[in-house]
Amino acid sequence: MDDPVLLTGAGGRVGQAILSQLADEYDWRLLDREPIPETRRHGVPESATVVADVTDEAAVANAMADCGAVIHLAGDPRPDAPWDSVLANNIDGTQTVFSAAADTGVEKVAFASSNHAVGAYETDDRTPEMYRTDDDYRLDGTELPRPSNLYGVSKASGETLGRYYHDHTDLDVVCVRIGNLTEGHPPREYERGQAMWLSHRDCARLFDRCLRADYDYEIVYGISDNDRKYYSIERAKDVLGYEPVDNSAAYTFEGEPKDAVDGE
Ligand SMILES: NC(=O)C1=CN([C@@H]2O[C@H](COP(=O)(O)OP(=O)(O)OC[C@H]3O[C@@H](n4cnc5c(N)ncnc54)[C@H](O)[C@@H]3O)[C@@H](O)[C@H]2O)C=CC1
Ligand SMILES: O=C1O[C@H](COP(=O)(O)O)[C@@H](O)[C@H](O)[C@H]1O
Repeated sequence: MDDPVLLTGAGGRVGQAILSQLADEYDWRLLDREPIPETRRHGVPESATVVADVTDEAAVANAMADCGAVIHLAGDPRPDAPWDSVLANNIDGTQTVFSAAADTGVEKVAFASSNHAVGAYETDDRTPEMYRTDDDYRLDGTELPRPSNLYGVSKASGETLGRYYHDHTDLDVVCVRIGNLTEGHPPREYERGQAMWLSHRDCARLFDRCLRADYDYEIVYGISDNDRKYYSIERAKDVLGYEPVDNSAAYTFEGEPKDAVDGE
């Protein structure tokens, strides 16, 4: 991707995982409703940042001018977020981003969806076994949404907005159902979180592929190559060329690297 890339929600956790490793790889434009301090811009100049809400149509369209791609992360990430917040920040904001991308000639949008778009597959009769290594239950991205909460509904809505804009405009769209991003180690003492762990470096590797690969409309899971898993990453590997390097099995249940524990 030679053209500039707009990263919305750049100041947040996922944005930082991406920027901290890919700052030098692209001509970034950063958008966030909060000013992004220099320490979180990773060398991207302040002149390439926009402080704006993603529901602001004019500001979003301006920020996207000349961009070839968008990574859309901005939104309310709380699984227990109330409806008024997800309606404005996640659904309205995502529609604004897709619409502006289609209008301004952006080629592709990578949309940050979530495990919570499909959280209700985790039924009482499947859990906790499905979180474990020896269970072969897999979601692969072809299943219908089954949201765990209203936040998950907003993410399923974003995926459908992406489908709509892909089918009716020239936009290519990949929806990444992100698992649980943590830095340095998988979520501690949390089976479900360890099954859907996305390390910082795999997060950057995956979104890098979202910018470089050719696709039409895709839904993929965004997790590391964990031994424990109930999300297939085959589609992300096949279509995007995703090559994860981390695995929560390399850590103890408490989150310590096993090689460090073994070496004691
Ligand atoms: N962190 C995780 O493990 C996961 C994150 N996601 C999704 O990834 C995206 C980013 O999540 P995080 O980085 O964890 O959240 P975060 O809260 O750390 O970052 C979100 C960023 O978006 C900005 N923002 C929020 N609403 C905005 C609006 N209306 N206009 C402009 N900027 C706005 C915030 O100021 C913040 O900098 C979210 O869409 C979230 O739903 C999905 C699954 C897992
Ligand atoms: O979508 C998201 O999912 C992760 C994992 O969910 P959790 O219910 O296991 O915490 C969450 O940490 C993140 O904030 C959210 O945006």
